[in-house]
Amino acid sequence: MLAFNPIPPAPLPEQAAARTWDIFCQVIDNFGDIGVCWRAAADLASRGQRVRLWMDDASALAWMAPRPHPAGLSMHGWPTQAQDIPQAVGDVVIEAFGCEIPPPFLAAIARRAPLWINLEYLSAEDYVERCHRLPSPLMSGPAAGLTRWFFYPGFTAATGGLLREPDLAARQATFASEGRQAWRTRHGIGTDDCAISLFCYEPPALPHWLYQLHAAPPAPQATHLLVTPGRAAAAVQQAMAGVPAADHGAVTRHALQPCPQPQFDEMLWACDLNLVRGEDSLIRALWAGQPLVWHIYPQHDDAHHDKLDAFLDWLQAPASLRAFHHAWNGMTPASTLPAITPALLRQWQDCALAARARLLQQTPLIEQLQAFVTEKS
Ligand SMILES: Cc1cn([C@H]2C[C@H](O)[C@@H](COP(=O)(O)OP(=O)(O)O[C@H]3O[C@@H](C)[C@H](O)[C@@H](O)[C@H]3O)O2)c(=O)[nH]c1=O
Repeated sequence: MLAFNPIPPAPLPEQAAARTWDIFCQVIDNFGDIGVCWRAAADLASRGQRVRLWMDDASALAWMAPRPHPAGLSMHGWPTQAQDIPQAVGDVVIEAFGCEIPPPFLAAIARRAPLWINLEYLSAEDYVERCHRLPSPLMSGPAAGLTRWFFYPGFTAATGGLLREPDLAARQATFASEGRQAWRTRHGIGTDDCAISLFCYEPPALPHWLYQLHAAPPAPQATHLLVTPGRAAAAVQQAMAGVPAADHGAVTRHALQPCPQPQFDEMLWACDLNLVRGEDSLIRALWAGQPLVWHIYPQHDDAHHDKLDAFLDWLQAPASLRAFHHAWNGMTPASTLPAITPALLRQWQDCALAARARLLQQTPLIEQLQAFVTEKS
């Protein structure tokens, strides 16, 4: 199938001053809030920082967080009571995705006046460059008089960049040379087979796509669909009703178990096409350098349509990849989905590799955060 191109190893960044970081995470739904916060916290800890992760729902970390947890990272419940507040608030406070820090902690923040950062959602839209690093003075409430800074992850040099751990390139290179083939063999996937991972919500075009995939599988050899647990698995189960029983054997379906983030990453590195969703798995699919399709988190006012198009523009997606995204995300009829073929996947991989090469020019998010803290402290 397609050649796997690992990211070249990057030099480790210089160790920055050790600070204490309080990161706040409220889980709205799904796994992205906690997934991004955990990766950020673990990345900081691996760079010698002390991190306290405050969460209103840590349940997903039972399967998502690798063991042992990194030294320097501690996990805490949502601090709503005075006795929950640590003696000293950290040097840096990060509220993820505009979450609301409970009043007793706000009062402690007001006394300590740490550097206070609101880490925002990822988008390729223009406003990100405009709003990145803007101050927002607080006019009322327990922390009135303090300033909160907006920090936007993003795809261009004028944004905060993306999460990319210092050891990611080395892990990927090792997996490419020693682990990928074994991973596929373990899952019954041959070298020339086509392996497609599926992590999605309920894509409107899923029934049509499954019908199409089973009617005309892309590989000269076998095709495998690796379905993640939860919403993707439920959606597939329902949509398979539309696939004629005689075609069911054309694609081998694998029901994956929930796994820790590093193993999730390896799954993306092992596949020939990754259908991902949300925020964190999109970034991981970009680092994987394999063809990818994004099921964007749907918003009621369809604001995600512009967000998707901004991403496709940045990606310099070829027409077939744009058409697939638009149908996959319900912006055009399912019947406009291009059929997946080996030639199409080669084209999409060229696009993915070029995008990854551009991203590798960026300074990673955590390094940018550390530089920002040094600058403002
Ligand atoms: C299936 C699976 C996922 N994961 C992890 C990878 C990611 O860190 C996380 C999934 O997060 P995402 O890819 O962002 O998709 P998501 O849909 O779960 O999260 C979304 O939540 C919404 C509330 C936000 O508004 C969205 O922007 C997005 O973050 O789960 C594993 O570690 N192992 C697994 O087996």
